[in-house]
Amino acid sequence: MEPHPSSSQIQPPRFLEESRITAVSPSAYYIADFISEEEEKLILEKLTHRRLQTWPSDMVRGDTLLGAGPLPEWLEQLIPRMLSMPLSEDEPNIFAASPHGRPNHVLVNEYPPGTGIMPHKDGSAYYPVVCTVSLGSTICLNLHKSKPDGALDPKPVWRILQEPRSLLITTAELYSEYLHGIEAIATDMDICEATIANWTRLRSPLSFKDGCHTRETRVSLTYRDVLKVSKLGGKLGPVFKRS
Ligand SMILES: O=C(O)CCC(=O)C(=O)O
Ligand SMILES: [Fe+2]
Repeated sequence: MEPHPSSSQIQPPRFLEESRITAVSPSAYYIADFISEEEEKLILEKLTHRRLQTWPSDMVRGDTLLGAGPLPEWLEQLIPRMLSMPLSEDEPNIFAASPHGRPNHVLVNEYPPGTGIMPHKDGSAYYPVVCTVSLGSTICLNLHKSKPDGALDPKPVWRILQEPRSLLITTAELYSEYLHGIEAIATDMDICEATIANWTRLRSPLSFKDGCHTRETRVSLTYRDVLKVSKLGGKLGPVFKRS
C-alpha cells in the first residue's frame, strides 16, 4: 500500500456522517484524503500564484454571480465527488436543498507562510454550506464566537487543522453564528489532541507530535452556491484581483 492513495484509490466516505467532527457542533465534516497527490499537483499547476481568484467570475453588487458559466474542468471535477456523499438516508447530499443543487462558485485563496485571513462571516450571498479543499500545506482554521456585545472573542472556540488534499465542510449555525479566520503566522503552535477539534480525523496526527507545524504555501479552493445568479454576463472569463 502506498503511503498516500492514488487517484483511483480515493474513496470518499459512504455516508458523510462517518466524517463528522464530533467535537464541533452543529455540523462540520473533515475528510483527510479527498483528493490524491496527483490531483493536488495538477490543480496547483493550473494556478499561477495569483493570490485571489474567483471562478467562473467575480460577483457584482457583492452578492450576484454574473451568469452561471461553467467552471473549468480542473475545478468542476471535484463537484461530483462532493455530491456523492449522502448525509443520511433522506438527504442525498449536502447541496440537495441549495438553490442550484450544487456549488456554482469557487474562490481560490493563496496563503504564503505568515499570511492569514481575519476572523469573519461569509455573509448572506451564499447558501450556508462551505466546502474547502486545501492544497500545498497544513494550516489551522480558527472558529470564534462573537461576545454578547458583538465584539470578537479572540480565543477560538474550536481549531480545525486542514491538511493538504483534505476537504472541510462547514454548515448551518457554524456558518451564520460563528466567525472563521486563519492567523497570520508562519508556524501553527500548540497542536495536540486537546486543542484540535478534528484530531481523530487527521491523516497524519503523528507528524504534529512536537506540537508545531511550520507552514508552506497553502492554497484553498472554497466551493459555495451563490444564491443570486444574473442572466447577464456568463461569457466573461475569470476575474483576478490583487489582494
Ligand atoms: O482559505 C480558507 O480556508 C478560508 C477562506 C475564507 O474564509 C473565505 O475566503 O471566505
Ligand atoms: Fe470565509
